[in-house]
Amino acid sequence: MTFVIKVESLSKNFGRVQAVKGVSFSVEKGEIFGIIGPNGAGKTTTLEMIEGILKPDSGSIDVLGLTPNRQLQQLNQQIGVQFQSASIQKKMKVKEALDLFAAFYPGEARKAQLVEMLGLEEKMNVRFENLSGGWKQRVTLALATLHQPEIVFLDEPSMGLDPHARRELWTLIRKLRDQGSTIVLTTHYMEEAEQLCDRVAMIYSGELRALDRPSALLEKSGGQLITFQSRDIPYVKLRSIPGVVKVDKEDDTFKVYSDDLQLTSYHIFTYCHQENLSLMHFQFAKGTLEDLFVHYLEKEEAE
Ligand SMILES: Nc1ncnc2c1ncn2[C@@H]1O[C@H](COP(=O)(O)OP(=O)(O)OP(=O)(O)O)[C@@H](O)[C@H]1O
Repeated sequence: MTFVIKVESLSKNFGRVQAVKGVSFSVEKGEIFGIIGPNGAGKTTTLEMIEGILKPDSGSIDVLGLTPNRQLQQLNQQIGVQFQSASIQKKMKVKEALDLFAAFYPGEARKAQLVEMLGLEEKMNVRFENLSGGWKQRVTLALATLHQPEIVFLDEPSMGLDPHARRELWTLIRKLRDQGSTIVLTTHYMEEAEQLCDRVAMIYSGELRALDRPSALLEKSGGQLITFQSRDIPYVKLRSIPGVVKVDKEDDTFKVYSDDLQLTSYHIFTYCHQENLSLMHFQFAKGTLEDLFVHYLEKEEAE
């Protein structure tokens, strides 16, 4: 297994705020690696230290054999960082932005290839300010990858995009990966992490809480639940049933999270039978990363 990034015991404070606290992980060549967590978790700070923009207070970072904040120039030839849309001149046309960035690199062939892959041809003469959010993301993705970087860094790439544009962006990111780039992105959209990322590092309060494939995280964490509809069962009763970790209720629909599905099901059915209560559409369901995330956060608040 080849690692392109290795981060060890990374920490960063801003005054009294401990933004990142002793985080360690590695990124494998060719994967789409997600850094996930809620607002203020420390995702951007972690990413910017790896990109060499911020200097860590302690810990070490190795990106393609380089130390980012000390060898930034060499690093920048091998990595691509997606700019925020706001940092591109509003009046600049797509073609002009591509030409400007391409002038930094010997990348003419790559420009044509990217224009085709990202479907930019029809927008070449449109000014940046007149592009929709989805198109702006395509252009900034092209600008970040003109020089065929080994690693592409994307900070919240689908922020503000509608679901359709988000899915299109995922397809483009997968294409970039298939062409040989490693992708590191941050997101707070759990669906994005599940659908797009090969592995995720879950960060909050500046600490690494989980690191694995999204599916493995769900399996390990008992991210399984029972769903059913009932008008009769009291919410409080469900909370007290053996194995139950959490109960969500919306109208008549219950979601019961359990660390022992069989035991919990048995007790729910026994209770309904004894009390003569009705229960409909009972089924086992797979939890999402979102559920898992909420579960972690609630556990933390309770401690
Ligand atoms: N330049 C800074 N000066 C002071 N505090 C900062 C600075 N940058 C980040 N922080 C603080 O560090 C913590 C982590 O912020 P960071 O931006 O890394 O989180 P994030 O997970 O990327 O969240 P978001 O999605 O909201 O950007 C937050 O408490 C934030 O307020």
